[in-house]
Amino acid sequence: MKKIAVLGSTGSIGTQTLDVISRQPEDFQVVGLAAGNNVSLLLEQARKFQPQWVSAANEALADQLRAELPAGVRVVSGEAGLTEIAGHSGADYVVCALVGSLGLKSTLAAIEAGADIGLANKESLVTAGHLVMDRARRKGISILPVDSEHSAIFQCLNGESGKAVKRLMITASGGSFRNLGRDQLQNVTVEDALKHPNWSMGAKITIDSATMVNKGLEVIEAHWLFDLPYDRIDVVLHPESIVHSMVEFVDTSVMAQLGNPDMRVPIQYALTFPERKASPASPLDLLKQGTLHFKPMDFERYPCMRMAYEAGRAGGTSPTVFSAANEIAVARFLRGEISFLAIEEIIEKVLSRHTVAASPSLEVILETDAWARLEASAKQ
Ligand SMILES: NC(=O)C1=CN([C@@H]2O[C@H](COP(=O)(O)OP(=O)(O)OC[C@H]3O[C@@H](n4cnc5c(N)ncnc54)[C@H](OP(=O)(O)O)[C@@H]3O)[C@@H](O)[C@H]2O)C=CC1
Ligand SMILES: CC(=O)[C@@H](O)[C@H](O)COP(=O)(O)O
Ligand SMILES: [Mn+2]
Repeated sequence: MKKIAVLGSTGSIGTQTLDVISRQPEDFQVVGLAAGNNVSLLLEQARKFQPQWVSAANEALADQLRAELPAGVRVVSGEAGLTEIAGHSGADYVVCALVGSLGLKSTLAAIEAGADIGLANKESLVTAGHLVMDRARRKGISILPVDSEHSAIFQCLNGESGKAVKRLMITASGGSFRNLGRDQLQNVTVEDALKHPNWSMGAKITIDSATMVNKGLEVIEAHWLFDLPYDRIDVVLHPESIVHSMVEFVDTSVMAQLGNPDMRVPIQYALTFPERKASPASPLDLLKQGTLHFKPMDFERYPCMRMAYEAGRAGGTSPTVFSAANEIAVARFLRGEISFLAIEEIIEKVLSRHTVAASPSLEVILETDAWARLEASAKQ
């Protein structure tokens, strides 16, 4: 039985993780749940799964939980609460489903504690991939991809080494505005941006999908997870989100992983690997599906894709700036403070003001993250 902690349990990935777990009670014991502000859902989850550790965004919310939960439950809060649950709840497997670079310290704490990780929180790999992968390697723990594209690549690779791989092809839906040209993006609304064509996800990643920042983050995530240079990681537009990604091998064979868009499949595979179990997802019927489409990435239409490759290739603190500036810009867009197109303008401006530091320590990454957030918060 795996002892599991879920960080970000009230979010899109967190709730689907608990759904997967609840269907296999004999295989999993939930020992920790961590969330932010949604204490009513967190309380419901805590009553159902009875973890020994629970964390909320702040002490006031933690007090609400303490009043409702049995005295034996350790209720903690804030960033320290997240790292405590990751590192001290006794979990041997931690699902990192927090959103943003907030997830970094708890990912590192889980590694330090020797827990395997189901990683959804791509921003922690983007901002500090060298530290995360190096520490995971030294501790001998596994980082299992939850992100659908990386799960697909992981499944296609099936243990084959980098030498056998010619390139990865990460698929991209094109996001909520894929049928609009750049000249039609001027006045698009938050409401429309949140309508992803194929997936139901948290707000931040849905906006990232519309700007193509999500795919940029995923290219950098793939670079770290699969140890491949950027010129062997391509992105292909695929509007149906049925092929979740592909690997081309040196002998010209191409392996692809297909399925209806349902995150419970990659989440479950990360939890049960190397076993496969039956899933509640609806089976893919390719005969009904009929046709699948593929187009080359359009770097003019999606400038964030270009910026992501540039940031990834520049390395060092550059991906930290790309990701942190984007987080602030997306939050501002969601609050109605800036336009959709201002997101990419802010990222570009903050990147242009940054002097890249090579091989940054954790302290330098955190300082750079704070700097980029401040810069991205400045009035347009
Ligand atoms: N959703 C999806 O299908 C996919 C998501 N991902 C990645 O997974 C990660 C999670 O995404 P998603 O589930 O969509 O995000 P959501 O916004 O749906 O969920 C985020 C979770 O993080 C918690 N959280 C936010 N801020 C804090 C905080 N300050 N302290 C503690 N907890 C906090 C939220 O808690 P609360 O709500 O209680 O405030 C919530 O549980 C992201 O990195 C995303 O890119 C990757 C592939 C697919
Ligand atoms: C489900 C998932 O993994 C998301 O990252 C998804 O891929 C977003 O879709 P696009 O970024 O391709 O629009
Ligand atoms: Mn993805």
